[in-house]
Amino acid sequence: MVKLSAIQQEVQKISEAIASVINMDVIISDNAFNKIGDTKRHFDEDVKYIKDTYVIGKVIQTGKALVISEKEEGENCSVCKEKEKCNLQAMICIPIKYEKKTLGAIGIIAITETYRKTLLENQANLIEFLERMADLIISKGLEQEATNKLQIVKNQMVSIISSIDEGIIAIDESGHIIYTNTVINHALNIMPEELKEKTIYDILSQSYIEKLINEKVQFSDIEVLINRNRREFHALVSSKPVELGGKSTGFILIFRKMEDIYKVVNKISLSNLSTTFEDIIGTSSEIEQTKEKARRVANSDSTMLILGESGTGKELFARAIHYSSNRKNKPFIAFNCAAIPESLLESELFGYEEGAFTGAVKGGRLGKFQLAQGGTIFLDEIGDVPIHLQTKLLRVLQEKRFEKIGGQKSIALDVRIIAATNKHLEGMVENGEFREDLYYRLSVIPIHIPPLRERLGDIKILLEFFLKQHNQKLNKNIKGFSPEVEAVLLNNKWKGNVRELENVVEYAINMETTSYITMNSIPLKIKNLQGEKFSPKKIIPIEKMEKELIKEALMLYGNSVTGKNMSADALGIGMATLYRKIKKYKLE
Ligand SMILES: Nc1ncnc2c1ncn2[C@@H]1O[C@H](COP(=O)(O)OP(=O)(O)OP(=O)(O)O)[C@@H](O)[C@H]1O
Repeated sequence: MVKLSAIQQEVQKISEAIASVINMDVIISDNAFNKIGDTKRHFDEDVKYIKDTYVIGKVIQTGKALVISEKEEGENCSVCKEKEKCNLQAMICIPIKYEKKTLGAIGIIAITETYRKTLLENQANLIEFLERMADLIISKGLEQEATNKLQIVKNQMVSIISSIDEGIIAIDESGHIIYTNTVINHALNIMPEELKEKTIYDILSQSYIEKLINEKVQFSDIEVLINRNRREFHALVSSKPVELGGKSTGFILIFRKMEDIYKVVNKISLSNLSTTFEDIIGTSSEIEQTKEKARRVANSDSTMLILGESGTGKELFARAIHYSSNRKNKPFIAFNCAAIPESLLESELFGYEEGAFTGAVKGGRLGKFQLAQGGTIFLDEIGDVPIHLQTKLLRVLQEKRFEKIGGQKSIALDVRIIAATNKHLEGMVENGEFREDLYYRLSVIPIHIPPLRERLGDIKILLEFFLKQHNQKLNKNIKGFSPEVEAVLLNNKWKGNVRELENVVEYAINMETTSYITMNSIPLKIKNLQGEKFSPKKIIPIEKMEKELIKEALMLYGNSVTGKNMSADALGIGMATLYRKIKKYKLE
């Protein structure tokens, strides 16, 4: 709502301007009876507050204009107690209105007979003039109201911008800094007043800033490392245009702190795949010893080399080591050196600056080493790293620093390295395919994961584990493996180790239509390996044999009453005996 008291100074000036034009006295009041303009000649003493008995007070109350032509006889003055002190001879007073509301009143007063005459003779013109003045006062009030609102919005914006975690620099279209928030002031160790006299080129002089200002080319998530006043600010910067009526009036630069980005990476990698040694299934002494060794060295920062055939659980071990170490709240980044074309390996590992090579993404890119800062990097298939990159890797391991491709600055590396391979690295060293010095650097702590064929005792427990896991995943309720299947799976030569075994169980659960995994749902590849040859030659106890035969019959004919009847027939026993044995062997 427009408040005239907020523009008292302007109103006073207007009252003086009116008085000098018409050479009469002027008084202006707001609707709370506060005098906001007065030329002070009409009264013997200074009027502080407008009373409702005054002419102007009445106009405010009624919202209607009044013309007093004679003080003595006029009905409006005869009751006034202050009549004696008042020099008024005649008066024109009109309300100041906005949207049908009276916001105040404005009056002109003649204090001599001559002026009285002039006032009355020019009544119509003077009323019109006063109405124009009232409009002027209203427009001043509206202006002030808009300015107040703008100031409030500005204050709110500043409070919001100062409370966010991102650094903000606002620049005009030629690059002059017009605003910086507290994050930036703190990160650059500088007072806001100092920055306001500078241009953005004093902070960032890269080509993307020039392009932004000269060609209005936006950018996003460019990595910057700013060193100022003994402080280092590492962030990703993006630009946003500020437009007015479709025209650019400047830009906002938003800086996201690198440490916050690492935190996000960390959160994502942590929430998804946190692994403990308990997640490594197996009770054989071989796996138990390996787990024990890994547990002991988990907290060390030394480089580790995990050796083992494909699918033995090398990555699982690396994860369990990381999540048992004191780096567990920092990122675990797994990287398969064989899964990326040789030409991209280096940039994937170390990242690159914008324009480092043809095809480089605008703004450059973070490498895996940088994403793993503070945590662990798992370099799988390390044997597939080409020789030239082995040299760079060795230097990084020795110096604990690295540069991005095309980058000038060297970045300190705080990452634990766990490498893994299923290749015979020593043989590769002998053949000159793998650098000997790198091999020794990597294998400070070697860990060998035994293949499944060396720990046959773990197969059964792994089968049960994967059955439960994939039952849950696929929303199935398969109760177990038929004896024939179990024998085939226990005797299989698992070339692909645990991964292959897991895949077979997952496949079988998908295919199986009864409540036990039967030979029908075992992949052909496994069946063919065993084929006709399979016949359990082992002597087993009669009771076990009986249990298995009943189990198989029930699987074949089903658990319904008819199924049980058929099973009893096929087994050559009566129904009562079958029920007794089902209960005895807990087959339901
Ligand atoms: N002991 C284990 N207990 C439970 N799951 C296991 C075990 N070993 C391996 N796995 C599972 O087998 C699969 C393969 O494991 P992982 O990827 O760790 O093997 P890897 O040796 O790193 O394989 P590659 O050499 O192909 O990289 C994963 O799904 C993993 O969870």
